[in-house]
Amino acid sequence: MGNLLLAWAAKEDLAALEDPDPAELGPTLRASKDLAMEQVVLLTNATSKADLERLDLYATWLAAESGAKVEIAPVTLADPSDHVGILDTATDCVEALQRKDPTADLHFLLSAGTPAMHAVWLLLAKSRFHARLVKCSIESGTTVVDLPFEISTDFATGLLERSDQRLVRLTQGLTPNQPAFAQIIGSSRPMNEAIALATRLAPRNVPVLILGESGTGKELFARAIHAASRRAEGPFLALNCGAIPSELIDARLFGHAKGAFTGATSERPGVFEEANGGTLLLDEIGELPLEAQVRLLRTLQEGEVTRVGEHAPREVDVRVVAATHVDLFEAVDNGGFRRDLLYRLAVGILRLPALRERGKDLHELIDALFTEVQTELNLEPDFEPRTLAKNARARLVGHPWPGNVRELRTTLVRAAIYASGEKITLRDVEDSLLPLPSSSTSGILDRPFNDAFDVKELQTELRSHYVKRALAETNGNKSQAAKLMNVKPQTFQDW
Ligand SMILES: Nc1ncnc2c1ncn2[C@@H]1O[C@H](COP(=O)(O)OP(=O)(O)OP(=O)(O)O)[C@@H](O)[C@H]1O
Repeated sequence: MGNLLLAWAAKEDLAALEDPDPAELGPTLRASKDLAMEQVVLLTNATSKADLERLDLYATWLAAESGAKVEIAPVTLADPSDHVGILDTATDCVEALQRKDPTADLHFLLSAGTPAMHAVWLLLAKSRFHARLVKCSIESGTTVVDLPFEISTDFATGLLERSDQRLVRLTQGLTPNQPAFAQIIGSSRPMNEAIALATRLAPRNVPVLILGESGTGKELFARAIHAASRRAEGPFLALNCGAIPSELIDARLFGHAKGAFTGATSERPGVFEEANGGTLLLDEIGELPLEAQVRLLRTLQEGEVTRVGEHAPREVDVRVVAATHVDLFEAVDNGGFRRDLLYRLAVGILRLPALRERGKDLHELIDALFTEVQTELNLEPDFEPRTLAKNARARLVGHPWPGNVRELRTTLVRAAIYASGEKITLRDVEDSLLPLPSSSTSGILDRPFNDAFDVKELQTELRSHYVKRALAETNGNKSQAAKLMNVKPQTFQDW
């Protein structure tokens, strides 16, 4: 509930309490007032009675001046410059607070404590927790620090590469360009990152959560991860959790005994048993009912399943890859998905980019899928292979593809079938394109004039769409992207 500030108790804070100048607030009180904190947690490694008494006095003053609820969190920290010790204590403290109040808006104060403490706040806010970083000084007041990067996507690949010697050993013997990933088309920066991360995750026997819009290749990646793992010889099974009636979910996952329910005329193993020794893709995991989530968690923890209608558990050895197009982290906040299950599944997290974020990949995909589709259709009687007219290709390149690669592929199949001449024409392509959903960016010209209409927001949406496209097209090079958009580099940077 509400804004929560975590701060290391600083000398400057205690000094402010004793300063006769009423304008001298110290960083914690200043930030608490400016950002209307409802709760402040002061971390301290003070041990002496005198220090703790002073801190108590400070906490009472802070609460009175800011209106926030103030709590002192004593921690054991042998050395305030030891990053590892600080990381462990700060993580424990934030986790404990989150357990008490999962909806709190976390803020970490950068202006109090040692440089090692600042570094740890930064690391935590950019990786493990969703938190804002706050800085304050007498000169510039309180500011929320905006750092436009994500450790998981921008650095994780590099970090894994450097630090994981064990992984290097495991991947030895596997060629650097994993054949398992060869059929995944795309060399844009986001795609290269996804493939690099998947290649590194594949040999580890850990669950992987694949996030991405429909048709972005989640199943394709799951199969490649399986093929590049030590389980490649074992089975690969995919189960769409959203396509099974809720009363049959348990039986499908864990199997059932004969007569366990109406219609169970014989005993049957579930997908966990069928995938034993291999990999199980649980697609649309967000659709799994809460009760089934509890049983899935138990299976993952204990490595055994109990068939419906039986009592004795059976051991299973299955690597689970889960996939979803919904924001599971938001689903957790809304109570639709269990947090403990999410943490269990999301050991490796793979985010697949939407096609519109993949820049030049679209050209590669059109060429490769066009050839693939023609080869497949060529097996049918009376099919004549065709070429793609230039303006038809340009039309495909200009489309926003809300259904991603799957939609592109099926559009190419339709166009190849509709075409009657030697070439697939612009008209054939237009006839093959599905109508765009009204919420997509291209519907930007047709928004109704209602309470939600906000022309400024539309401008921002449009701009951000082109900024993303320009960055994807230039592999993240901002000055080239600025040139593409015909704006000054500084303007582009500001956007
Ligand atoms: N990068 C890619 N290279 C080649 N083909 C791709 C790529 N991405 C997706 N495809 C193809 O697009 C189609 C859809 O892919 P896939 O089924 O893996 O998507 P998905 O994300 O699992 O979709 P959904 O969420 O709807 O289940 C498949 O035919 C797949 O082979």
